[in-house]
Amino acid sequence: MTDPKQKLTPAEIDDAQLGEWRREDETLVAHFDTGDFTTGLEFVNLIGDAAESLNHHPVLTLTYDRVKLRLWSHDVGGITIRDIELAKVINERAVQLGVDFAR
Ligand SMILES: C[C@H](O)[C@H](O)[C@H]1CNC2=NC(N)=NC(=O)C2=N1
Repeated sequence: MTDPKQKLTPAEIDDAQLGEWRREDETLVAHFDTGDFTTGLEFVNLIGDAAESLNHHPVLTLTYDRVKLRLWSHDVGGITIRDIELAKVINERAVQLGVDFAR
């Protein structure tokens, strides 16, 4: 079991196969094209539910056609398995809504 307080290496993060999430400094960033504000709001609410159940929260920006997300483990100042797990759930919710990564 991976230590939830252990920062992951770039290779470990890349091996997680998160799609178009990218490392930016010590955070994970992804932009999703929601197409419209209502879908974005629905997506944000699904993400919020996941964050609350995992007790691990993203920084997110909701605009009329995009949801932009930044994940990191605040307590260790970097990317841990907790961020990978949340990113995977976010990807699942995106599929559920038919939302894709922004090009
Ligand atoms: C007290 C509470 O469990 C902590 O503050 C949680 C809340 N959500 C969190 N979210 C993130 N991204 N990192 C944290 O370290 C974190 N800690």
